[in-house]
Amino acid sequence: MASAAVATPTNSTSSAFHPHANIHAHHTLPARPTPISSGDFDTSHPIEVRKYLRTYGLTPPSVEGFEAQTQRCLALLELKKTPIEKYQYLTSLRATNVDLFYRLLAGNIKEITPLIYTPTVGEACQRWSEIYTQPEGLYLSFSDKGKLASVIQNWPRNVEITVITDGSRILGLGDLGINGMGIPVGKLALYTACAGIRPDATLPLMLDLGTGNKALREDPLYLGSRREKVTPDEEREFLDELMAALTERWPGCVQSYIILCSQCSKLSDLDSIVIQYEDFKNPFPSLERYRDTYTMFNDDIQGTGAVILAGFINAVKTSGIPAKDQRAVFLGAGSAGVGVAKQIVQFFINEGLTEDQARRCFWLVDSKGLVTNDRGDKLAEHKVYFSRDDNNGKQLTNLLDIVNDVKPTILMGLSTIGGAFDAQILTRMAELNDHPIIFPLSNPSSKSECTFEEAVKHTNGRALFASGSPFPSLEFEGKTLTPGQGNNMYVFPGIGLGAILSKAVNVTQDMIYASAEALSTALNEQEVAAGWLYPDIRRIREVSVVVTRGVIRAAPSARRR
Ligand SMILES: NC(=O)C1=CN([C@@H]2O[C@H](COP(=O)(O)OP(=O)(O)OC[C@H]3O[C@@H](n4cnc5c(N)ncnc54)[C@H](OP(=O)(O)O)[C@@H]3O)[C@@H](O)[C@H]2O)C=CC1
Ligand SMILES: CC(=O)C(=O)O
Ligand SMILES: [Mg+2]
Repeated sequence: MASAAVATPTNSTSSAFHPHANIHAHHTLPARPTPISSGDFDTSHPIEVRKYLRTYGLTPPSVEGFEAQTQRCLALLELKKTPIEKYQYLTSLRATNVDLFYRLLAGNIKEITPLIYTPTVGEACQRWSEIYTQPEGLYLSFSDKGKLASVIQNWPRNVEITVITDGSRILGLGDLGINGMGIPVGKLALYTACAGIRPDATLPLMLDLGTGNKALREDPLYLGSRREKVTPDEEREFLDELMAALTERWPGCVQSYIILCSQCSKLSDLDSIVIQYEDFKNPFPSLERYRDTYTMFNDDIQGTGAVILAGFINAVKTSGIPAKDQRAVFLGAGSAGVGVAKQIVQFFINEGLTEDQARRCFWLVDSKGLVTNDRGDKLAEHKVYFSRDDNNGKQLTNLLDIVNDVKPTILMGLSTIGGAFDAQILTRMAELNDHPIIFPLSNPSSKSECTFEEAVKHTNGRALFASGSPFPSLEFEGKTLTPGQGNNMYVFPGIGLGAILSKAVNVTQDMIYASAEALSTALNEQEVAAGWLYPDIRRIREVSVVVTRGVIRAAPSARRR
C-alpha cells in the first residue's frame, strides 16, 4: 500500500526535481529521471527545473505563477461556446498538463465540475465515439475472458482506486456501451479534485461486455465490440475473474489481509486497490457477491444512499416532522431508489422505529406503478423489501393519484424521467406540507424530475430541495434561494479515501452510514443559518476530509489490514 496518496493542487511539478543537480554544466547533467512527459512543459516550472528536465528553451521564457495560468485557462474555456467544447478543452488540458488541470479544477470546482461531470459528461458519453481523441483508461472485453490478468498487466502504474462500469446504465441515459467511459474518468477526476488522490494512482476501467443499444452497434464510429450484451451468468463469470485479477495485480484487499496475518513486515510494500462499481444496469448481484470478499462498494446504491441520507437528516431538522410521521414516495425503484430508501430505513431505526415501522414509511413506484405484492408481476428481488401489502387491491399507476393517496412528506425522484414532478404534483406537495421535501435526483439535468425554479414556483419557495445535477440560485420574494445538490460526489471521494487510508478489508455498511452522518455535520454556521441541506461545493476538499475521517473511524479495527 503506498503511503499517503494525497496530492495537493499546488504541486507544480510532477517529475522529481533533484535539488543537487548541477543545472548549469549540461555536460555533467545526470540522466533525466523519467522520459519527457507533457507536464514537463508546465510554464510554472522554475528555470532550474526546466534545465534539470532538459525542457529549458522549449517553453516560453517567462516563469508563470499559477494565477496567470489559471486566468489563461479560464479565458480559453470562456471562448468555447458549448459545454461539449469546454469538455473537450478540459480533456485535452488533462492530457497535456495534468497538474495544471487539477489546479484549475480544484480551484474552480463549482464552475468546472458541471463541465467534466454531470450534466456535461452525459452528452460527452452520448457522443464519445464521435469526440474520442486519446485513451484515458483501461478497456477489458468479453473476448479477453480467461486472460484478464495479462491485459491488466499492461497498465503501466500502480493503482489505489478504480472506478469500473459496463456502460449499461449511464446516468439516466440508458445503455451507452463503452461510450460510458466518461463516467469512470469523471468520477476519478473528482477523487483527485475533492479528496486529493494522486491521479496516477487511479484507473478508469471500462468493461466491454457488448451493448443492448442497437444504434450503437450499428454506428460506424462505435469503438466497442458489436455484440449483444452478454448474459447475467457470463457477466458474473467475467466479474469473478476481474475481481481476482485486479487484486492479484494490486493485492490490497483480501490477499494483503492474509499476508498481514503471516508476514506483517511486508505490509508497507503492498499496493491496495479499492473498487468502485458505477452505472451498471443491475448492480445488486455483484454488490452481494463481492462486498464481503473485496474492498469494493457500489456508488449508485451505497454512495447515493449516503449522500441523500445526509441531506435528508438536515431537511428533517427544518421540517420538524419526526421519523414515525414521515411518508416517502419514491419515483424510481432501481439501484439508486432502493439504495437511498435503505439508508433512510437505517436512520429511522436509529431514531427509534422498528425495522418494520421504518420500512412501511416508503411507497416505491416503478415503471408499472406503485410497487405492491398483488399487482400481478414478478417483482425484481431488490423491490420486494419495500413492496406494499396495504393497497386494498388498488393498483395505482399515476404519480398524482399516488401522492393524493399516500399524502407524502417526501418526494424523491430516481426514475430517469425528466419533468415527472409536474406543476400539479408540486402544488399538491405544498398543500400537504409546510416544508415538502422534494429531491429530483435523476441525472443529467434533462432527466431531473423537476427544476429548482419549478419547485420554488409551485411550492411558494417552501420546498426543501436537492437535485442530482446543479441548478442555479434564484431570487424569490426578495430572497436568494440556493438549491442543494444531492449528488454522490459529496461522499464517494471520502468513502474511497477512507477505505484506502484505513486499510479496511471491506467497505462496510457502518462506513457508508458514517459517511452520511459525517456529511450531514459538515455544514458551517452560515450554511446552517441559510437553511442549506449540503455544504457549499466550493468547500468540497474540507468536506471530504470530514467524510473521510468518519469513514476511517467506522472502519472495523479488528479487520483493518
Ligand atoms: N443524484 C445522484 O447522486 C444519483 C442519481 N442517480 C440517477 O438516478 C436515476 C436512476 O438510477 P438507477 O436507480 O441506478 O437506475 P435504474 O435503472 O436502476 O432504476 C430506474 C428506476 O426508474 C423506474 N422508472 C423508469 N421509468 C419510469 C416511469 N415512467 N415511471 C416511474 N418509474 C420509472 C424504473 O422502473 P422499472 O424498475 O420498472 O424498470 C426503475 O425502478 C438515474 O437518472 C441516475 O442518473 C443515480 C445515482 C446517483
Ligand atoms: C451521480 C451518479 O452516480 C449517477 O447519476 O449515476
Ligand atoms: Mg452513477
